[in-house]
Amino acid sequence: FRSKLLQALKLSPSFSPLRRLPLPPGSMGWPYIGETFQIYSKNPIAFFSHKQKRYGPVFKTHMLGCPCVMISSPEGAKFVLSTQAKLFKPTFPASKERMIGHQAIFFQQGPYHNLLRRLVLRAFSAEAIRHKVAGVEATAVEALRSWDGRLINAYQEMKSYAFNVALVSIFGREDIFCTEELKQSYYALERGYNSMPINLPGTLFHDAMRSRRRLERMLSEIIASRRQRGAEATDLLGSLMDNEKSLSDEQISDNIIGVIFAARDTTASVITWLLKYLAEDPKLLEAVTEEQEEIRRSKREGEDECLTWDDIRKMQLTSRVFQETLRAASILSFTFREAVEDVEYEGYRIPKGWKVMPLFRNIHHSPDFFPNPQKFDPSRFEVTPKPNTFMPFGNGVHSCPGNELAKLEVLVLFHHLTTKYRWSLTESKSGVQFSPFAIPMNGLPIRLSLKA
Ligand code: HEM
Repeated sequence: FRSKLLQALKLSPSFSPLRRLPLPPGSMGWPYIGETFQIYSKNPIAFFSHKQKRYGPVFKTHMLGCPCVMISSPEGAKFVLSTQAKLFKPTFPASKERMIGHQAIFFQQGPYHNLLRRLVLRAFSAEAIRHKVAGVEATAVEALRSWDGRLINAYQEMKSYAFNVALVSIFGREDIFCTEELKQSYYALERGYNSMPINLPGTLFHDAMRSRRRLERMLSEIIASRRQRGAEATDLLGSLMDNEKSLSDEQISDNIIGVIFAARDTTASVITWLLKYLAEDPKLLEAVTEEQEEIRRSKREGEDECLTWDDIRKMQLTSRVFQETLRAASILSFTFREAVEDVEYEGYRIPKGWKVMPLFRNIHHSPDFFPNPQKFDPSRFEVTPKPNTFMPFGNGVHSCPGNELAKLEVLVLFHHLTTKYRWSLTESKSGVQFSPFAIPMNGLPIRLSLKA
């Protein structure tokens, strides 16, 4: 009908009634390279704030070969990620999609995405996660024991902890007969995530793709063994296997690799920031320790010593410290979408094919929503933030299904950490590094040991 109408009006199929609208303000930089250099050579945070001050909450730029519109208002983020999500599809570099697997949840829209989301949420909802407390606690206790008395790179060690928690929540505690091999293959795959996509022997990308095939073979064996025993939806693997649509091994593998990818660096960077913020604020650390000591004192010797879901829910102050860390560090400064057609927003045209980036960090650091935003102040979360102003886990159809697990693994770790261990920062140098998530400089080397 549209093409007939266009013919009748003698308009070209590329005609869009929105053409009359102006593009958002902003500058596109140099031909092709755009402003990529300014964004990546400087601190991207400074770049976004500078642009927002100059042009307001909607502005255009050009980076990595793509024209982009950046949006730094809560309403704009909601428009793109939630209310008009169908007009904006998720978009990733093709090489990343190849490494994670084309059928993983991140890259989907429509019915297949809905199915995956239901299955992933079934495994990671609060209702499912409450049964994972013991598994996460055993992983945390083991990790802390291995760091005792050592100088560690906090970020690297927290990546290892987050990986082990991800395995517990994906496979339960029995299926992982090849943990070490799985780990080595995943780590090799990860080394290629941000490499140049050149698939020639000797390149990081080539090694990563080879490791991915190895990983896929291991996952197929695990799936086959689970199939023999009968899959139950008590963990992610069970949930992906036990559903009316019978996902293929490839679909299951892509989503397992995808979940590890989503779970690992994110949680590790947040824990690393938390270690830093608490070490820099002895009074706050004391208050958190007291909250955790009280939970410990309330337990009887022996069986009751393990943490329960009720204990987790009592960790109110520690939860607020976690929330404030998510806000202050804003480890995901922004996310990417792509306009699937010309879209009108606030009187501007966002052309089809342009990238659209909601800027989480700018919203989290706006004094309009978080007074004195540079101050680390968990008490601000005693009051619920205004709608769409606090989005560390995104918003809408692609928002993070792993938020409950992330919170659980942080709270459990800090329970044991504050009640039994002490840690100190060993570098005076402060600053932020992008890896690609924001992390403290040099991954935050710390010394950790049992309390006397
Ligand atoms: C503190 C740690 C974490 C943070 C800050 C975080 C943040 C986010 C954000 C902002 C998104 C949305 C991205 C977008 O809209 O483009 C997202 C998506 C996602 N996250 Fe997380 N995440 C964390 C931990 C986890 C964990 C532990 C898991 C796994 C259990 C997980 C699994 C996922 C998945 C599968 C998606 C994609 C959902 C979809 O496309 O429908 N995340 N995460």
